[in-house]
Formats: sequence, structure tokens, C-alpha cells
Amino acid sequence: MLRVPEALARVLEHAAPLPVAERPLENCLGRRLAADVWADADQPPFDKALVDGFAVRCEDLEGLPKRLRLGETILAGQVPSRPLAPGEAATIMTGAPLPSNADAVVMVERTAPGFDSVEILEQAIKPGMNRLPRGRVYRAGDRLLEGGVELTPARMGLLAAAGASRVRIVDWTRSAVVPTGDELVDFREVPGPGRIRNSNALMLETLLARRGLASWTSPILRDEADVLRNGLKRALELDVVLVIGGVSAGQKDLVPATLRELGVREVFHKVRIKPGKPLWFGVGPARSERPPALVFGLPGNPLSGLVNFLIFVAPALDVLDGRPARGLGILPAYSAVRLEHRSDLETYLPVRIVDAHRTPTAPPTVEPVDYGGSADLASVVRADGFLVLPDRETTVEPGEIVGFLPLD
Ligand SMILES: Nc1nc2c(c(=O)[nH]1)N[C@H]1C(S)=C(S)[C@@H](COP(=O)(O)OP(=O)(O)OC[C@H]3O[C@@H](n4cnc5c(N)ncnc54)[C@H](O)[C@@H]3O)O[C@H]1N2
Ligand code: MOO
Repeated sequence: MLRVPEALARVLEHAAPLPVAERPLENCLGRRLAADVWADADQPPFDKALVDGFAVRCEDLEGLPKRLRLGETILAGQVPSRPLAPGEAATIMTGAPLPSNADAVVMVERTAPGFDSVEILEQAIKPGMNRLPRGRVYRAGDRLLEGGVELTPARMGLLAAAGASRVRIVDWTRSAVVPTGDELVDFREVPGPGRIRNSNALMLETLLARRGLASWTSPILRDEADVLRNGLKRALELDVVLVIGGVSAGQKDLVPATLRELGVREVFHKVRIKPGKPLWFGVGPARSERPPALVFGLPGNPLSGLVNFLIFVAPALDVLDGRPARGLGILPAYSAVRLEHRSDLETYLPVRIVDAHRTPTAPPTVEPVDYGGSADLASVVRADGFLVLPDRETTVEPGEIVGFLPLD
């Protein structure tokens, strides 16, 4: 059986960035830009007023206070019809273009406006005041964003300002979530005898959604070869397939055999991890425009699926997204209790932080929560993360440093 780092390395060996695609900007939050984006025009595209007030020529304003004749009014969205005449001011609103020879804008609060003239009150005025010159933000032809950066809200805004309405990105991963099992009913239903609600599909969909990825969820597939075959075939058209259940040793655990029948090449089955040991991983048949699907057969127990997602699926999604796989983010923590670990499986134990008033940089102290095993999703809700025990026997003493994988 593979150890966790070996299994992860096998997964990542088969993961490669998805092809570049041109997509509508509004759909690209969080995506990697695949090419540099250049400014199509100067920004601002004209000398622009930064306040509501009066556009002036500073040379008219020696020895304040002084009265200027009022010429035209320029609202945002309009353009001035002519330059200022000597001794003249134009009424102007924030965002409007300045007359070509105006070199400052005086705020309306620092003036005494009259009917056809305005008195500019005593104040320090110099050229450039309250005026954003054309091209001050960027010039046509400037590189606005470098290929490779992630699209944040501010970068999205910048691209919108530059009219980049379609952008080249590393395409987003299309994932399928495939719940399997005769015992499952939709979570909106009341389960009959022996049945349980399908909780894992929603958990996996939302784990993907947290990463900005929409997914397709198949109907619950019954444990019958032809039902599984048809359902899984459809899922294999996507980039990542998360099959839930049916991967251990039961009589109805038909998922691995069905996947192999559909041309999915098994890379490994079972990992030295708890929960999540029965994990199955394979690579789908070749596709014309995208790399073959990465297929994860996640064990049906909710915590097994969650832990396997965090440890194996999430790093693969990073690579498909065109970014280096982020580390697991395992931090040091102190164990509050003695733990006797008698297993050769790397073990993820739900724990809560017990020292609420610690300083932010100090490792937290953690203690296990009441835990009923990998079907006990309520334990994770009580937990702040997982304490990680190695894949060999070990005893942890109270106060000893352990690995801690925070949740959320
Ligand atoms: N003889 C062996 N038995 C089992 C082994 C083993 O190595 N040898 N491994 C155990 C471990 S560990 C796990 S984990 C489970 C994994 O089993 P499967 O992946 O085959 O999953 P199922 O049997 O279909 O389901 C297990 C459990 O999870 C529930 N489940 C399934 N799907 C969902 C869902 N979408 N939402 C909520 N709950 C779900 C299912 O009802 C079962 O209770 O196998 C052990 N057995
Ligand atoms: O992986 Mo299983 O989840 O240990 O119960």
C-alpha cells in the first residue's frame, strides 16, 4: 500500500495545467491569466476634474481673492467646446474633461459663486491642483497585468476599465461529482429503513465551489454495473471525476471494475491513510482537446471523502489551474493530551483548539473532539482541524509538538 506522499506524487504526476481558453471577463474571478494584457487607451483618456468646482488658468489668479467670468458648464460625460478665455472660469463637475488650457480646478467650497462670475477665495493654488492628467493612471500600450497572475476583484476592475471584456485564462476545471450506492436518497428526502441521505455530494460540490469551481453532480447511481457504466461514462467527459463510495471490498463495490471497463487506467488503489484508506485513483481515456480525466474513487464515509479531497484532490486542482500545488498547510500545534498511536496509517484526528487566548503567532494547543470514526461528520463540525499522526507507531506526550491541518 502506498504511503501518503507517494500517492500524492502519483496523482500530481498525472496532473497538468488545462489548456488556455478565451473567456468572458465576468466569469474569470480567481482564474490565472494566461497572457499579458495591454492598455488599449490612455487612462484617464482626457485631463479630468477630480472635484466639483471651477476650471481655471492659474495665471489668472495672482493675488487672491479674485473674480473670474463664468463661461460654459461641463458635466461628467460632456466635452468642453473651447479653451478658457483670459479671466474666465468654467463650471465643472468631478470626472468631466477640462478645457484644454485649464491647469487647475478650484473646489466649489473655496469660492463664492455669483450669477455670471465666481469669486475665487484666498487659498494656495498651483497648476495641476485637482486635475488628473490624461494618461496619469496608464498610457495606451502599457502592460496592465502580466500573464500568470490570479484575477482578483481589483484586477478584474482594471481589466474592465481597459475594455478587456474577454481574457485568456488557464481554463477552469470541470468536475463531476458522482454519488453511488443503493442506500442513498436525496438529502431533501426522508430516508426509508436502511437508507441514508446523500450528504457527501453536497459537501464535495461546496469544497469545489469554495475554490471557485462549478461542478456537475450526477444523479445517485445504483450499485449495478450497467447503471454505473452509463453514469460514469458521462462523468468521464469532465476534467476531474469524484466518485463517491463503492471502492472498498464489499459485494457491491463495483466502482473500480466499472472504471477499468470504461478505459480508466488504475494508478493506485488504497493508501496508508485514515480515514480514506480505500481511495482509488486512475486516469481516464485520452480526449481530443483536454488532458484525460483524473478519476478519484473516494470512500463513501464522509470524513474519508473530506480528508482525501484535502490531501489528494485539492493539490491536483491547483496544478490543473496552472498554479503550483499549494502545500497542505500543516502547522505545528501542541497536543493537550497523551496519544498512543498504534497504526501504520497516517491518521487525521479531528481536534479543537483549546487555548482561545493565545497570541496569533504561537502554535495552538489542540485536543481531540469526541469522534465516532469516519462516518461521524458531526465531529468535524466541533473541530478546528485535524491532528496528523504519522504512518508508524508513536506516542505523543502532552505538550509535544504535532502536525495540525486547520479546517476552513
Ligand atoms: N473488508 C473491508 N471493508 C471495508 C474496508 C476494507 O478495507 N475492507 N474499508 C473500510 C473503509 S476504511 C471505508 S472508508 C469504507 C469505504 O467504503 P466504500 O468506499 O466502498 O463506500 P461504501 O461502502 O459505498 O460506503 C461507506 C459508507 O459511507 C456511506 N456513504 C456512501 N456514500 C455516501 C454519500 N454520498 N453520502 C453519505 N454517506 C455515504 C455509506 O452508506 C456507508 O455507510 O469501507 C470500509 N469497509
Ligand atoms: O477510510 Mo475509512 O474512512 O477509515 O473508515
